[in-house]
Amino acid sequence: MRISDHGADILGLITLPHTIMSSFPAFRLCGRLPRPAPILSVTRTAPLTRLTPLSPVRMASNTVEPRFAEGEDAAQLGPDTQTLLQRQGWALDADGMGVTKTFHFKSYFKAVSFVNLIAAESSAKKHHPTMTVRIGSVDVHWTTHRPRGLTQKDIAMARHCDNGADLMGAVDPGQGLKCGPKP
Ligand SMILES: C[C@H](O)[C@H](O)[C@H]1CNC2=NC(N)=NC(=O)C2=N1
Repeated sequence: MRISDHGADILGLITLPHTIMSSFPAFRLCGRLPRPAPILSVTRTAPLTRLTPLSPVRMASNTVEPRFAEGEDAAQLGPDTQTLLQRQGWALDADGMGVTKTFHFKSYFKAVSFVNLIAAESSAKKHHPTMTVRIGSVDVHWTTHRPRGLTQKDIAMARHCDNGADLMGAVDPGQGLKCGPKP
């Protein structure tokens, strides 16, 4: 193995199967070794005055309802959001303006490779998540800052995460790599 190959392997990039590379246009655009994308995005918080209404909308069951950004087609976004929430394991965040999900992996490299996959698409679409990487899992949060609220972009990127996680071999929570000695 050449040193350069080894270096790329360490990044978890050239070990990606062809199916993954061809499913993600951003990777094809960038070639075999995409420019490293930031793992964590900086979340800019809009001034509180932009949040209308100020308090989260809650249903009788105490579940937060989705709060779509101004200009979004709620009739179209509503069902798409419900599909993510009810069938894909996503949850609304505390104020209902974002969606969040934790993906589990059997290795740290797979978790980091998943992050790179999402980061590449984020750069291409100019829409960036907040991601927290752990040894065998990645927390992903999508929201739109301007206009503030949930948008079609968040839903599309959440779907992209689900597809990427499938391709990367995401596992059930109990099967993910955990830190520390085995029980
Ligand atoms: C100018 C630039 O495209 C915008 O600031 C983008 C950047 N990335 C973003 N990412 C997310 N998640 N929400 C946004 O509103 C957003 N805005």
